[in-house]
Amino acid sequence: MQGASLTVSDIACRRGDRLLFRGLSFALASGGAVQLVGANGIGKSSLIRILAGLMPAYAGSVERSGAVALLDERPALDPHLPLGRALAFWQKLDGPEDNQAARLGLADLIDVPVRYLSTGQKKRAALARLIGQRALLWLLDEPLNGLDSKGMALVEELAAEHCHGGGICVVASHQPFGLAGMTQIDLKDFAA
Ligand SMILES: Nc1ncnc2c1ncn2[C@@H]1O[C@H](COP(=O)(O)OP(=O)(O)OP(=O)(O)O)[C@@H](O)[C@H]1O
Repeated sequence: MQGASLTVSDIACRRGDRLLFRGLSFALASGGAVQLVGANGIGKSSLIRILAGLMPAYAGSVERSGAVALLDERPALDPHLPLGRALAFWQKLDGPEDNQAARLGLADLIDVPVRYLSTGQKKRAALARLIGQRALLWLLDEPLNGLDSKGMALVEELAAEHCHGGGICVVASHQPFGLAGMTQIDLKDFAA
């Protein structure tokens, strides 16, 4: 993978009538990673949504090079379909690349309707979809939530592989996230 970049210039975020943060700038190149930290409600998920292009920044600009893949608490998998078919739906759009479902421990679950999956299993399924997207920019909102310790270690491993392959990771997490070279941004430093 070549050419991933994410440049955030002097952005502010407003939700409703509240300015959450302002004056935030950072830049990531291919292989770069940053962890967003800060108290509940400070604006981590809002920032992830701005970076994903799902909502505009109140001020400033975001420039991206490379496709974006977003992982949050809403897996875009049809709850009524068996997991295998729900993932296959996306593979038709994303391409036939290996989504690493077996590595994610999903091999025995392909006949189980998505709505019956446990919290951690749903997170693993969402990760399979994320990997299948082959996007350069990974935006991960609380990617460790709901996972057991092996699952958490696997997410860190996948993120390291992604960066090693030239991708970028932005991780919003309350939990420590082990990734070599990852910097941290505490949104309280930019609170409005
Ligand atoms: N659609 C909305 N309209 C108005 N306010 C909103 C909206 N969505 C979120 N907010 C508010 O924006 C603030 C930031 O929310 P956000 O989810 O970005 O925080 P967070 O740092 O990710 O929190 P947490 O650590 O709890 O996940 C909160 O006060 C929230 O109530």
